[in-house]
Formats: sequence, structure tokens, C-alpha cells
Amino acid sequence: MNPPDGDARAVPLTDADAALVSRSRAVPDISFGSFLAAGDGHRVHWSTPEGLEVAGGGAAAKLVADGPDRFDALREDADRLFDTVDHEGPEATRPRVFGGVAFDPDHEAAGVWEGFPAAAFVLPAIQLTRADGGTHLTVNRYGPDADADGAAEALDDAAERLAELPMMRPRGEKPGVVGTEWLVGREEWTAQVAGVIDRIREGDLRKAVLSTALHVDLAEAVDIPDTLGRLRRTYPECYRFLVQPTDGEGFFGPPPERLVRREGEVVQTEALAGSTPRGDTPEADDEYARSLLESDKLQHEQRVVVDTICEQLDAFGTVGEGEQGVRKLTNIQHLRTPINAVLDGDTHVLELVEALHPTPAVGGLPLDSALETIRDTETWDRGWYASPVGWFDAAGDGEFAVGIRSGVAGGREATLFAGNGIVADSDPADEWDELQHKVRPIMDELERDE
Ligand SMILES: C=C(O[C@@H]1C=C(C(=O)O)C=C[C@H]1O)C(=O)O
Repeated sequence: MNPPDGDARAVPLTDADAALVSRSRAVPDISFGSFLAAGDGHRVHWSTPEGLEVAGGGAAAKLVADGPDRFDALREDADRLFDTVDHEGPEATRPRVFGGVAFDPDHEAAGVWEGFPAAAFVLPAIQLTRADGGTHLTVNRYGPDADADGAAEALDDAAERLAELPMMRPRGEKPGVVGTEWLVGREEWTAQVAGVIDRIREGDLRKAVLSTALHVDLAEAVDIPDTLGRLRRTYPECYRFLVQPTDGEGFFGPPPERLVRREGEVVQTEALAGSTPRGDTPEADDEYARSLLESDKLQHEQRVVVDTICEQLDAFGTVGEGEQGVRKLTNIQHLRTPINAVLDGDTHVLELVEALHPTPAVGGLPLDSALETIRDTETWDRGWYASPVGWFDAAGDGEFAVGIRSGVAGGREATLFAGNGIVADSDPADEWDELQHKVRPIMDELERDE
């Protein structure tokens, strides 16, 4: 839905007298697809397997940063944005900024990533929140002129326009796929994997995550809200997100992996690494799960991820490793170990994000050698793939997923991403097969059913 004044421009965070005013009211439940589809300008969507769902339109304020100090710059801007907060509404509707960062701090906003800076978060001008069984409409205003009366009026206006939207948006046809091409195809990619294995055998590198992308030509223009609505049903156990800074490309997907969540002093994260397919029968499925748990190669892959995350969190508090299990998704299963920490001090979630990204599940180990290997080997631009996406608030609480099982799409084109952890005894052909599973979640929602 359009922002209240039809203006998606953000207020620069320079005015010392600026205030943030946020007003919410309960509204009848309405489909988030309907809300998102009615909007233009900056659109965001965030939902978690636990049930929080947020959709935002327009920008009351934007935080944008690049370069190696991007996390510090974001926090400084966030301190200014959240300096004076006047919020009335349930806790779930409190002002939060939604967005993420690129994989690489020196990322350039070009090609499909035009409109995506190295770090960008938005405080939606208008927002729909579904949490704790209720749906709320929120209006956020920021700037020297933001005041309670203006926000209340904008909320009335937004509620009137919301009431005119259809409660349910009939699901359209899937766009249909007319052609696909891997940016790095089978032969070249498996040769790259072999090259990475050589580097592991020769030097200090233990693991590097190598990825590629599938370019997809569509028969009709993609409808991202519609696609997210379908993914809600096919991948209920995953996060779902959308970051669409302009009317052009949107970055979206159903990632299964939490990077970090901070709520007060409690931090939750996980190690997700090591994969096998789902079986066609319960017996075959259990057999796959057993092979995950019993594989030395996959246990090694999982161990290095767990150890590294625990070491990284150790600087911030008391860390605890939970029991390893198997995370079953609709089309793939992974080894997973939950990791928790209790913070010693007041650590902003962005500090945790900066410390953890990229985890060895998407980067490698040791990190410097892994990133060098990725830079030397990958011939395409990761952009925001495999990067932190999520939200944070005035208290420094927040939650981030790892932007995998994702794609960037606009008009009749989409680019879907997939990568695998490569270790000394990886088999290049098996790794290629695994990529095919990782693009399936979105691909299944683009291809027309027979
Ligand atoms: C990098 C991706 O996935 C990561 C790599 C995995 C692996 O190598 O087994 C498993 C889960 C993810 O942490 C991806 O999906 O693109």
C-alpha cells in the first residue's frame, strides 16, 4: 500500500530536532499479499516460523551505509533515528527497521543489484503487523515536522485505504519458465570445486563455500507478493523475506537459517551445514537422516561451523551449545546445532551480526583464506545472497536470517542462488546435484504445474 503522503523519499538523518512518531491500531485481518501488491516505493516483508509477520511500504526513514565500517555507520544513524521515539501501540508494532547488507562490504549497486547498497534498512512509512493472533496497521513518521496529530491523521487515512483493499488476494498463475541458464554451468563449476579441493589439500584452507546462480527467463512478469504467499504454504518452517528498495528488482526467499536473534540479554543462533535430500518414503527419509548423522565428512563440516560460531560469540557472553539434530525442510534436510548465549553487556544485535557474518556455513574457514578463495574463484556477483537480512529496533534487539534459498527478481527475469560448503573430501559431481535442491523452493513457485 502506498505510504500516507504518496512520498517514498526518506528524510535525511541530519536534523537534531527530528522525532519519530509511530501510531498503530487493530484492523481486520487482511492478506499480506494484498497489502504488498497495493504498494510501491520501498517494500519489505519479514516473517518467522514462530508467527511474526510484517509487511511495510514506503520509507519514513532509511539507513544506508557501505564499506568496511558499514555496521558502525548504521548504528550511528540508528541512534539518531531512535533518539526520540513516541510510540503508541502493542509491542509488536514498535518501530523496527527492516533490511540487510551485501555479502561483501565493498559491494557495488549494479546489474540486478541496482538499488541495493552495501547496507540498507528502512523504517516503513506504513506497516501491517500480524502477531499474537492480531493484525495491526501502523504509520511511522520521522522528521522535524513529525507530530502526534499528523501521525493520527495519517493512520486514519491509511485505515480508510486499507479497508478498500480486498481481504484476500486471489492467487494468480505462476509466471512460467521459458528458459534457464546457470551463470557458472556444470562443467566450469565442478572444475572450480576441484580447484577449491586442491587449495584445501595444499594449504591452511579447511572449508570454502562455493556458489553459483541460475538465471531464469519467465513467460510472464513475476508477482513477488504472490510468490511469497505460495512459499508460506510450501515452506512454513522457514523465514520469508522481501527487500525491494525500488520498483525494480526485489530480493526475496524462504531461508531456513537463523543468523542471530537478540532479545534482551538472550542470543540465539544455530549452525546449519551438511545436507541430504528428503526421501520419498518415511523409511527412505530416515535413512537419509541417518546418513547425515553418521557421515564423517558432514559431521566435520558441521563441527567447524559450530566451533567457529561459539568462538565468535564467546567475546560477548556465556555460550552454550545445544544438542545436534536434523532440520527437515520440504525438499532437503540439514544437520543443525542450536547455539545460545547470555550477553555480559549491552551488545547491539548489529554487533553480533558483524561478528558472525559470514559464518563458515556461507563463507568458510579460516575466514580470510575462504574469502580469498571465493574472490579468486567465483566469477559472478553474490550481491545480497548469503547475507544477513532482518530487522532491529531502538533497544538493539533484532533478528536476522541468512539470505540463502533466495533470488532477486523483477519483470520477466529472476536470478536464484545456491552454494555448498566444500571440504577436503567433497565430490564435485555430488556438490552439483546438491545445488539443484537448493534452488527448488523458488523455482517450484515460478514453474507452471503441468
Ligand atoms: C550456502 C547455502 O547453504 C548453506 C550450505 C549448506 C551445506 O553446504 O550443506 C547447508 C546449509 C546452508 O548453511 C545455500 O543454500 O546457498
